[in-house]
Amino acid sequence: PALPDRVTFLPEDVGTDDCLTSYTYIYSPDLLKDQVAFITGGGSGIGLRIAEIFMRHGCDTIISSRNLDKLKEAAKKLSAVSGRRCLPLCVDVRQPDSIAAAVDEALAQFGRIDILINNAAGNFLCPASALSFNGFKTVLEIDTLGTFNTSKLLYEKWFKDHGGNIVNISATLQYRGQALQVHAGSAKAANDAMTKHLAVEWGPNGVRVNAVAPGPISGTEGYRKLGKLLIFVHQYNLRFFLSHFYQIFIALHRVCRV
Ligand SMILES: CC/C=C\C/C=C\C/C=C\C/C=C\C/C=C\C/C=C\C=C\C(=O)SCCNC(=O)CCNC(=O)[C@H](O)C(C)(C)COP(=O)(O)OP(=O)(O)OC[C@H]1O[C@@H](n2cnc3c(N)ncnc32)[C@H](O)[C@@H]1OP(=O)(O)O
Ligand SMILES: NC(=O)C1=CN([C@@H]2O[C@H](COP(=O)(O)OP(=O)(O)OC[C@H]3O[C@@H](n4cnc5c(N)ncnc54)[C@H](OP(=O)(O)O)[C@@H]3O)[C@@H](O)[C@H]2O)C=CC1
Repeated sequence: PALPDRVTFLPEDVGTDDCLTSYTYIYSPDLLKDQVAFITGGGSGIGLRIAEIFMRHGCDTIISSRNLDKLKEAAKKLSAVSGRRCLPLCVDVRQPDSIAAAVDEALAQFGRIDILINNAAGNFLCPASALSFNGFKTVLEIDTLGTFNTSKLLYEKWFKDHGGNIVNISATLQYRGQALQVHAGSAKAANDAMTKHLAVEWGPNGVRVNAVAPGPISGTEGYRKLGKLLIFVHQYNLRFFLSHFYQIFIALHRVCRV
């Protein structure tokens, strides 16, 4: 059957880190004209797509993560499709000094930052019983401490005196307790709480703090496939099979990692 009109307005589903081949504007193309967004993990997956859509609406961006070569390539593509500036900067969100240097550089080049997207994260599938102490800690450090570090530095260096918007990219794993995800779910639950605390404390300074939770079929290729499989399993009520799958996965995890 023909799709309803509103569905045909959705952007095409590009499953790679390429830019969209076409774009239909739902909002005014000038919605973010001359604003500046600092996007952690903006060189791939969801962060890259956020950068692209923002830039197509007139925003300049700073994309930051650990792999500078990947960021430079992404920045070139993003500027080519949008005609806006994109500054790639090397940051490890676990290292406050690297964030501080990037924020200083961004302010020197753009003179302002209006939006922070806390998107950088680390994840892998692992049963709690097989997860090392350092594995759990690493994901908490990237997702939760990384979100706090970046928010605090941007607040101190710009938002406190000028206001701004912080958007934390969350998840849905933590709502019901997804298997193999105790590390990522715990981190995102903490981030959801952090979002509310910071919104209350920084609201009076004109800083809006929100969280959005992508469904499990967005982002990088591997997770998209996994998410589709998961939806299929739930749609056809194959939960019996799923519980056995987890047991098989836990056994397999002893010999190889995912
Ligand atoms: C029929 C069957 C049907 C259905 C489906 C079946 C199953 C579905 C089950 C669950 C599905 C659940 C979810 C999927 C749906 C949606 C996804 C939701 C959220 C998605 C979030 C994301 O996508 S976040 C972004 C993901 N991207 C990245 O992670 C990129 C960046 N990643 C990294 O840099 C690394 O992976 C890192 C996170 C490990 C960090 O790197 P680094 O700092 O270099 O750390 P290391 O030194 O490498 O490692 C630190 C410790 O962590 C341990 N570790 C690392 N990898 C693994 C692994 N794969 N498994 C276990 N442990 C791991 C490592 O050993 C270190 O610990 P030590 O103790 O050894 O020191
Ligand atoms: N994919 C999905 O289905 C879902 C994703 N999410 C969330 O969406 C967000 C984006 O995920 P997705 O696009 O899928 O994954 P990606 O792996 O594509 O993006 C994660 C990004 O974070 C960067 N990053 C990782 N560690 C660090 C670090 N220590 N410091 C700075 N940057 C870092 C990576 O770049 P580099 O390696 O260069 O550092 C990468 O660009 C995450 O917050 C994730 O939890 C939520 C629900 C579902």
